[in-house]
Amino acid sequence: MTTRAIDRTKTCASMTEVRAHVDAMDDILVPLLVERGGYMTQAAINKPRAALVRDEARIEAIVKRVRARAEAEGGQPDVIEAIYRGMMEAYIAYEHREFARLCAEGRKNESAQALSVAS
Ligand SMILES: O=C(O)C(=O)C[C@]1(C(=O)O)C=C[C@@H](O)C=C1
Repeated sequence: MTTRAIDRTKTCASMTEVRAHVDAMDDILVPLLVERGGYMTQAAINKPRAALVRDEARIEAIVKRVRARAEAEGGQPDVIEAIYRGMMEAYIAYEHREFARLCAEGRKNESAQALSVAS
């Protein structure tokens, strides 16, 4: 059986130790977030219209899924939900910028460009 994430947290005797562990976690998290961000570019490439960048049903499905995963890992579902909602807003804004960039570079078809201006 695999250990829960919460059970892998080390007991720390000082703030120096706490921060060393937090920095080590961030060194794992940031590359993953950058890689996840790359999929916003892929989404912008694959979505036909800018109006489809924000997908409420998908957002709610992700929130439901990550809350369950947080619970299983011994974490706080409300904290994970707040992180994910904030993170997805940032990614949605990025995906819009990527969609606009692709349009400006002539890499989206004309209907996508026209509708991206309207939305
Ligand atoms: O799944 C998509 O449609 C995406 O563009 C990705 C993503 C996400 O961050 O996971 C971003 C924007 C959408 O509102 C939903 C989800």
